[in-house]
Amino acid sequence: MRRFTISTLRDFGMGKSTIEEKIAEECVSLNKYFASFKGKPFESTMILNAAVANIIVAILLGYRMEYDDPQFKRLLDLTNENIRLLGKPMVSLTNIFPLLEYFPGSHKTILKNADELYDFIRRTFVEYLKNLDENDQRSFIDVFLVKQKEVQEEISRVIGSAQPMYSHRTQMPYTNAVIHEIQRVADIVPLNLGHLTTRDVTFRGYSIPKGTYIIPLLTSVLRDETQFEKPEEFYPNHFLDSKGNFVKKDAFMPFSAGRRACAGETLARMELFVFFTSLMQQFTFSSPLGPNNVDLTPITGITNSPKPHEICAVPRN
Ligand code: HEM
Repeated sequence: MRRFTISTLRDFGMGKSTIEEKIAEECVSLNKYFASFKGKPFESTMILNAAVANIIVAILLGYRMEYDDPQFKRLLDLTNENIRLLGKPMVSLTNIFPLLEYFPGSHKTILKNADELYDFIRRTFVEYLKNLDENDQRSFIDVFLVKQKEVQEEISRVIGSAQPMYSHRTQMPYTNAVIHEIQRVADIVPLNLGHLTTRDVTFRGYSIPKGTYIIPLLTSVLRDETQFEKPEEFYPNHFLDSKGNFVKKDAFMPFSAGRRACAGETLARMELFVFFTSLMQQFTFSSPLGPNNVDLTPITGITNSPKPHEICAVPRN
């Protein structure tokens, strides 16, 4: 499934200019939406979530959704609530002791929300199946359905009834360093995803048996004082040399590392660069509370996300 996902994302332009065009189109809508507030304070988190989600929506469904589309908002709310709840202790406990599933708690809400999300996905798939044209594979879902169809045909045959442009970044070392530093400080996936050792391992003198549940703390690397001069500060120079050239850091691993690292890294990097640079090109940002009163304490679930807040985006022209 991972291989299918990555190769199909590539077919739909991940890491190439085709997807960059989609990101740039989304930027135009995002800029227009920000401009519509005419410099007055507004809550930006959901809109930014929607813009990022729209890229994957465009890949999956072949079209984008409007930021105030009630169905889109509902899907984003459900996803955000689940991301927040996944970090609750009761959810971790239920993963360890499945019998707790029968007791009340956040895990029940997660399952209810997931049902609603899956229901939307199922309905959308059925709709796409009706209109599927194998010669015009517009979206990820179409490709998936064609693959699924091929698999089904094979089963029948064999078994029968028995189943602003990313390339600019090389010329913009500072912007690139700022974006890296934002990701380092934001520390979006602090605990990474859980992993399991597939064999006995000896690591720095510790023996870890096969089948041990591992939580590879990304926070510890992103805030490592041996790797970053001022780990607790926002300091873009972490990614610049004395001549102002961009420097890569091995400890910069917000997407994790190894064979199961984030499958969307290339896409996410492109989105971050194109959205960020484009917004900065169009607007000057400020907080209605003043620069010293901004609360940067995150809401911690399985991810760190910003608390609800308002910003002012004042058009530069
Ligand atoms: C700034 C944005 C993002 C960050 C910081 C991020 C971070 C991560 C991290 C830390 C993991 C866990 C890796 C591990 O288990 O070692 C992960 C997994 C994953 N991410 Fe992302 N991600 C981002 C955006 C995206 C996007 C846009 C997509 C979709 C295209 C995506 C798709 C995935 C998938 C499919 C996995 C599971 C990979 C696997 O288990 O094999 N991510 N991500």
